[in-house]
Amino acid sequence: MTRLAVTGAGGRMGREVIEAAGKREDVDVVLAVNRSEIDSVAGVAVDDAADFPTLLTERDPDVVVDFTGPESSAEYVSACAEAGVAVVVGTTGFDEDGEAALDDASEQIPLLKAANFARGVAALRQAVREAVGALPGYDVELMETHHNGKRDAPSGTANSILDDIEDVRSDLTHRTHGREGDQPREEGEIGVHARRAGDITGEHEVLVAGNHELLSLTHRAESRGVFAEGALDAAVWVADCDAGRYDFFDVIDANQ
Ligand SMILES: NC(=O)C1=CN([C@@H]2O[C@H](COP(=O)(O)OP(=O)(O)OC[C@H]3O[C@@H](n4cnc5c(N)ncnc54)[C@H](OP(=O)(O)O)[C@@H]3O)[C@@H](O)[C@H]2O)C=CC1
Ligand SMILES: O=C(O)C1=N[C@H](C(=O)O)C[C@H](O)C1
Repeated sequence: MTRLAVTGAGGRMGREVIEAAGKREDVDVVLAVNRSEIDSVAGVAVDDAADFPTLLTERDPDVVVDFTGPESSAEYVSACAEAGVAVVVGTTGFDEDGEAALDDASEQIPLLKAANFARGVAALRQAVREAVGALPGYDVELMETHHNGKRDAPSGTANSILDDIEDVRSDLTHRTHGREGDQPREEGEIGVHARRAGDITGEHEVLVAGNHELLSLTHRAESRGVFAEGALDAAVWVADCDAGRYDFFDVIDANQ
């Protein structure tokens, strides 16, 4: 049984993780914290986030699951490093300094970060690599669509896919975020489009077009449950790892 702590317990993902954990036999939520005061989520008592470092020592979880914001996530990760507790980071929107802080922490604890815990997105990323590699010279555009409460744009998943595309296609050198006015497509650009509306869970589409044809690869998350289950699989897996930095592909590889 993996003993879990959940940060951002009152957030969209924090709630989903606690609810999903309650239905599994392999995890037990021993600590949940939130910045704003809330009593409980799915029967799990929620403590004040300000007490997190002390509660980490008292409740002794094996692993922390964090879906919050980049600043708070960096603080939670630093407390985990101090206490020697593994962490799964699902939070997106880190800047370079934030990423460097995660790298530093991973020298002391196992740290697994992924912008998307859906297995379908892992498959999409592999398919995109193959498609853009097989179609040299074709134009590539990415579009992502999320709920109206999402803060960061483009999404963390979109940025990972863009990194994959640039890795395979060295001729694609810059990202153009939206277009307006007299702005024809340039050599070497990847168009990037972010839409925010309603309560859409998350969609990512990559278009590859040229030579009188168009290939479209799309992933659509139908519920946040898919992210929660993937994050819990990651938590169970990383709890037994040595200090270091891991991603969701490591979990998928280990389960194959
Ligand atoms: N990797 C993946 O598969 C997925 C990643 N995400 C990412 O997870 C993150 C959270 O998303 P979501 O759950 O929708 O967001 P919400 O806004 O619904 O929840 C955010 C949570 O973080 C807490 N929080 C925010 N800022 C702070 C802070 N400075 N200090 C302490 N707590 C803070 C909030 O507490 P309070 O309510 O008190 O402000 C809240 O509990 C985002 O970065 C999102 O992109 C989302 C889905 C899937
Ligand atoms: O904020 C969200 O909701 C999501 N965020 C992640 C991201 O930024 O890629 C993953 C998913 O698309 C949902």
